[in-house]
Amino acid sequence: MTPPSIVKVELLLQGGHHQTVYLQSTDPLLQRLFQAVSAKSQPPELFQIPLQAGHAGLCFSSQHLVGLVTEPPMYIQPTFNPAPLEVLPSPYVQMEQFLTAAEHQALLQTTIQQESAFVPTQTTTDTPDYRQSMILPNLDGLAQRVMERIEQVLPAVLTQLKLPAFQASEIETQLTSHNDGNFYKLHNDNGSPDTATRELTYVYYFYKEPKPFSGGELRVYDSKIENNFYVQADSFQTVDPRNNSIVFFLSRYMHEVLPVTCPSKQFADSRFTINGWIRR
Ligand SMILES: O=C(O)CCC(=O)C(=O)O
Ligand SMILES: [Fe+2]
Repeated sequence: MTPPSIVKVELLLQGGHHQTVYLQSTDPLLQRLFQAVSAKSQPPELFQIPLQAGHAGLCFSSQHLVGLVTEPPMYIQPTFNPAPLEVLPSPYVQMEQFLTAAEHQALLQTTIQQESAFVPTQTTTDTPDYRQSMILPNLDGLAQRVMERIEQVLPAVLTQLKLPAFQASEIETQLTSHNDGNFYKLHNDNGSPDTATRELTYVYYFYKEPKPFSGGELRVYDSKIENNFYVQADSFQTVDPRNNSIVFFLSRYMHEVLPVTCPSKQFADSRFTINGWIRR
């Protein structure tokens, strides 16, 4: 350990005032002064420093300490004292009985007939074990009724989510199936350059009755801002994927699909979705 030495410290105060004091390098006052400069003490700290061998005193608030000039030079690691992170809620809208019973039934039957055309899903990052489900690559008008209904309800959805109206440049759509053990781990839907203009995510759920699977809930996480990025908070909403309902939420929200349990393992008993993204 190096022995303490005398440090010449020039205090730079607001308004252009300055005062020089001499302190031992080990004096806790020196540490407090550096802290006041680097991390603006809350509440403000009052400094009282004896001058002229105690014949005078300098008194100032940490709020008015602008900087320190030291001889020899002394530098400290900046300490950040960030404000507690605020949790931003992630609202969603769920609409029930989105299609008529006949439309729902027709969609389900046509989808089940397409079983052999389904292929395993991939993620944009291709991380293994991140997503397990099947997708129908060619929809061939299958999703048309859902798309028409989305266009009808979109103004009301934006109002409910307290979002300003925007001109949708494109509505993307896909048809997926989740069977026994399938899932989609935590992700957002607009985190890559080619997905960045996705504003709203929608998921329409349809399946056979009585419900042939359990699990498969959609979990939507609240957000907080960390280093200028939206990241997920610890809190979340769990959305029940109710038959013939549709869910809308902001594509930037972190969300996941919890594992599905489908005892029969039959394709026809899957949790089906027509889901996609509305781009601004
Ligand atoms: O199936 C769901 O509930 C959500 C699917 C999803 O998050 C996605 O495909 O990006
Ligand atoms: Fe997603």
